[in-house]
Amino acid sequence: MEEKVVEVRGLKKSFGELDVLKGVDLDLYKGENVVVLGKSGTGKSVLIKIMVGLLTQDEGTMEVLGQEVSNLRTHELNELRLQIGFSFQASALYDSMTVRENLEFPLVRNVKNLTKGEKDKMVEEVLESVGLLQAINQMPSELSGGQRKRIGIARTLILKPEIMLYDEPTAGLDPITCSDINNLINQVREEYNTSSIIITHDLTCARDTGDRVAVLLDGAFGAEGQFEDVFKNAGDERVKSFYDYNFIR
Ligand SMILES: Nc1ncnc2c1ncn2[C@@H]1O[C@H](COP(=O)(O)OP(=O)(O)OP(=O)(O)O)[C@@H](O)[C@H]1O
Repeated sequence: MEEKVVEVRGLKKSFGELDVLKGVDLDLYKGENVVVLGKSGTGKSVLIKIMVGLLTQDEGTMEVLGQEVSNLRTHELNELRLQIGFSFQASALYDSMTVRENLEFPLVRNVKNLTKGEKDKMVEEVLESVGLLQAINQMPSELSGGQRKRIGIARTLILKPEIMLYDEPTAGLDPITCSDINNLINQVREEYNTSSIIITHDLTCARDTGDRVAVLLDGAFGAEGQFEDVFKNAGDERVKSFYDYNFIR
């Protein structure tokens, strides 16, 4: 039996009159990449925020690593968040710090009693994983958008999370760099045995990284499965148009 790391059932969330999530079900298994697609404003970020306890659902359950997130006390939530690496859309590096200092930052905040040697080793290892060891002493402003994205992913990975959440990992990048990032997402899964949720509008990214894709339509997942099955045999016009209006590389 495969181990489930996330189980979402009947999740509902409204803001006043606006019903955003109307009964979302989702499973994520150990070592799996699931891509969440959906038009702007369909509630992808709201779903992720409930997953990390930044918002609370109105109804339904959100179990992450066997725990109902909405029941957790603050210190339990903080523990859980250490298991979840959140790679933001803007890679959110500190511009005034070198790459090394950016990567040390989560270690200093979250791991006690590390020696300088241990810190150096962890920073170097993770930079090696994302192929940017040579950038260790550079400032973020000296790096390309794709390189900054890699460093952002490295900074998330340094705490060795169980689950990775990628928010639009390829947004604003050229097609070749997108392809590099897609490869990196797959490589991270192999190397770190992470389970990932990848939020994207980029269908090439969805095809190349997703074991499964799930399309959020009108507050619930309207189509779910392997990329080819979801899009090539789409019965739902909304899913079909999502494909037709995207340029697939
Ligand atoms: N804290 C909040 N208070 C009120 N409304 C909110 C809040 N958070 C999100 N919403 C609303 O919920 C809806 C879904 O927002 P969300 O950010 O999840 O969309 P999204 O699918 O992630 O969009 P995008 O692809 O553009 O990032 C939007 O209409 C948004 O205005």
